[in-house]
Amino acid sequence: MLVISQLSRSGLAPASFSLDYGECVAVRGPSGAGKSLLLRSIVDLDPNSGEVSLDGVAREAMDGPAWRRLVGYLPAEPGWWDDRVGRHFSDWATALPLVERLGLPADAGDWPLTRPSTGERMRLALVRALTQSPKVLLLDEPTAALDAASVSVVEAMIAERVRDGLAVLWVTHDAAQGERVARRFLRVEAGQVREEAA
Ligand SMILES: Nc1ncnc2c1ncn2[C@@H]1O[C@H](COP(=O)(O)OP(=O)(O)OP(=O)(O)O)[C@@H](O)[C@H]1O
Repeated sequence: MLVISQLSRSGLAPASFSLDYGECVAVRGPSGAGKSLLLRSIVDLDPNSGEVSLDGVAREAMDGPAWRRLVGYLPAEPGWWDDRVGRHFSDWATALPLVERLGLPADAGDWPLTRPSTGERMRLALVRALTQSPKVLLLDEPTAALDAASVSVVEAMIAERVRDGLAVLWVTHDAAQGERVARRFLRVEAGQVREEAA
């Protein structure tokens, strides 16, 4: 279980909630409310205060890379650092079934990074996040740039992982998507995070 206690940073009031394994919680709220700040604070990308623990182990007990292997994060604009798509994956062969299920060709690993479209980058970044086998996955509008067919595949893929025990926080502006993917909801408004009824 991921437990967050009084987590805060500039732009985010102290937030406390927990997330169980096998649970997907939708995070909703207006643009600029602090949803991305919340996710970034959980993965410890910016200075923040408060307590975050996984299975009773404090985040501070491990180094940043170890924490981010357990708590994966798919930003709204994923970062890339090499000139070929495949070099961003520790093992392209492991990624391939997910890549193909998401409608990308097997040779996408050889693509220069200048080639993938916004939606293709998002799907590739999702595969990268999933193949790292996190225990918790934080998704920031993962389907914003995708067509309806790809949205369905992503939702199905995440639902399978959740059934297998993955814990997910899913930021979405799409009310219908929130209802499809989650039973529990967090609302972020002006930096305040609270539980919200469905
Ligand atoms: N590093 C920063 N320092 C100060 N303020 C920031 C920083 N990063 C973002 N902000 C501000 O904090 C507020 C919340 O930003 P955030 O990106 O979390 O919004 P959001 O809820 O994810 O919005 P959207 O739905 O548009 O993605 C915004 O007003 C933003 O300008």
